[in-house]
Amino acid sequence: MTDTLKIAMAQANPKLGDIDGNVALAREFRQEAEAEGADLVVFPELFVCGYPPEDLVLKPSFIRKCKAAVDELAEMTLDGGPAMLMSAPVQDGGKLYNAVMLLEEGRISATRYKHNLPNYGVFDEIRVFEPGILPGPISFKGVRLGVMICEDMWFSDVAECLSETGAEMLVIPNGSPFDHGKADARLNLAVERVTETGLPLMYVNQIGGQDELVFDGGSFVLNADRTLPVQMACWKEDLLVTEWQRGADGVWACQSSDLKDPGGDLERLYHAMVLGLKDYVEKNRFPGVVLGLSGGIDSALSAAIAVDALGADRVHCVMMPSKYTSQESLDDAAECARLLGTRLDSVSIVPAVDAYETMMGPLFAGTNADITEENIQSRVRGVTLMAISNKFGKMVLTTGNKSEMSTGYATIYGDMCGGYSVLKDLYKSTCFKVSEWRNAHSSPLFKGPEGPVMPVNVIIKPPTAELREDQKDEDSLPPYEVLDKILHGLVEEEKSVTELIEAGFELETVSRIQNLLYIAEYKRRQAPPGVKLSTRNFGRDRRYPITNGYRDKR
Ligand SMILES: Nc1ncnc2c1ncn2[C@@H]1O[C@H](COP(=O)(O)OP(=O)(O)OC[C@H]2O[C@@H]([n+]3cccc(C(=O)O)c3)[C@H](O)[C@@H]2O)[C@@H](O)[C@H]1O
Ligand SMILES: Nc1ncnc2c1ncn2[C@@H]1O[C@H](COP(=O)(O)OP(=O)(O)OP(=O)(O)O)[C@@H](O)[C@H]1O
Ligand SMILES: NC(=O)CC[C@H](N)C(=O)O
Repeated sequence: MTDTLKIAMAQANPKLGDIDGNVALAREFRQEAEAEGADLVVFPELFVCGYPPEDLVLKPSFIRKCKAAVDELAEMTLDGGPAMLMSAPVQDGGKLYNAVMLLEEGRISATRYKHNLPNYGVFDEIRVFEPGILPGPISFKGVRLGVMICEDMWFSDVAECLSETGAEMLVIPNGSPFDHGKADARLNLAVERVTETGLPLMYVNQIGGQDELVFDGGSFVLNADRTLPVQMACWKEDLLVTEWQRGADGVWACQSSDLKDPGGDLERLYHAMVLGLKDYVEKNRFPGVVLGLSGGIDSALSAAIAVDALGADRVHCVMMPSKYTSQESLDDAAECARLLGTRLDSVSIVPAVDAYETMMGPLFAGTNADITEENIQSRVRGVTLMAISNKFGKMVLTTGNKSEMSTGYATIYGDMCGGYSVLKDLYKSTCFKVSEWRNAHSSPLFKGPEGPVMPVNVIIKPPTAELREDQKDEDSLPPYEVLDKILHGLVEEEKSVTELIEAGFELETVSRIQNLLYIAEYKRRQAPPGVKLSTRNFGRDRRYPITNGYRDKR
């Protein structure tokens, strides 16, 4: 039995499904941990295959490949270097489990299964995994480690069982995706488990983007006295070797001291979008992104995020003026591209719009110009961007925000066209705040310039789609401060129309917004994915029917 341990926290970024790549990454982390004298390296949840693997785990060959990878990693530990707490899907008795294994001395010396399977919001684990029985501790160098997996920390039962069966510390591999309130929620739950059990706790989370999810890392350690000796940085891969000592009272304490600032709310939102986009582009092997830069705030903010994620040389901006495009928009787009250092091309859509007018003339004879002609402009821009994408390989970045996605204020197959939509879960009023934050701040993790990246005029001028003369967003929608509060009530809080009226909003406005929200469901189902930032993203968090006769009345 030992009274000291060195445990490495591997806050790593696996690529989902790239089992060989993840094994190689584990090897690198372990080598670094070995150089620092670690006894044990703790990896995040399902590290071997990446999290969440979704229905990939239903493929028997995938599970066999995971098993072979775990065997390979176990064999690695024959070299006398650090042991590993490694997570992978495991088939046992015809059932599939979300498992964590201790790999030491060339073998799998212990296996434990996740007991609480999350099955809400973005999580679907009951669909693919069986819940494990309540676990007992794993003995490592004579120390009884209370190992539990992610959601197991969100309830008392597993920690209680581990403590009653002699665990000396709680060690938790996680695949916990970001939302704006998640860091506080995790820490509060960890404090609860420490308070209930009197045991110290190590929380190891992954980082990186996976489709709509982004994992922020932010791994930490809590001592039994509820102090926080270790808080790892968010948004970047890191390995931290922590030193542990058993006290005279038998209680283990982390001796290391390393506290990184997790950042404020706007900072976190911005980082989440940068990392979500970066990993989507890089893990899907795009050389970069192309987007329409209109001189408006949404495309300017999307471009800034793209530059911070990928670097200016991988971001291609295109201004596509029509006869309604103002000189102000042309100037703002040019200044934005200059501040960001990106390429900006100009492709006029006038010839294509005129061609449509000629083509459709006979069929539309006798009708008035309306939304049809407005949408043609948006669709011509979509075709233009897709052509550039096809020719040069860069992915089209879509620029719609959550207010627009909620109300259908975007043209399907027009400005909704593209591969990834970075503002999709950010209400317009927050877009303004995040833009101001980025103009005043930077980070060593950003690849863009340090100073302001968007012209101030882009942030302060009234939003317009410029699809007809003198158009303003507020002609069609309530002011964004009002709209976004109503939407937050309807989407995030599932409030009734009556509750919103009691909160001071007008019946007519709330009913109209509710209707827009419901009838835009078909657009959202066909929209590109985008990074989840809220507790209720339009993706897996909120699954509403398209055909929906329900309308909440006062
Ligand atoms: N339930 C359903 N299932 C399947 N398809 C359905 C459908 N309901 C309508 N549709 C189809 O959708 C069409 C209507 O949708 P769509 O063609 O998009 O047209 P629509 O939603 O009528 O108009 C687009 C709106 O977005 C605004 N916009 C456009 C571009 C940029 C911006 C901006 O500021 O960012 C705003 C524009 O001012 C306008 O208010 C229908 O003609 C029909 O074909
Ligand atoms: N003139 C244009 N040149 C290039 N892209 C354009 C142009 N007009 C629209 N787009 C593309 O279509 C998207 C939606 O258009 P829209 O003008 O409504 O949004 P925005 O200008 O980004 O922001 P805002 O909603 O504040 O005006 C833009 O973000 C942009 O990608
Ligand atoms: N992987 C998991 O079990 C994640 C669920 C957990 N509630 C979280 O978001 O942190």
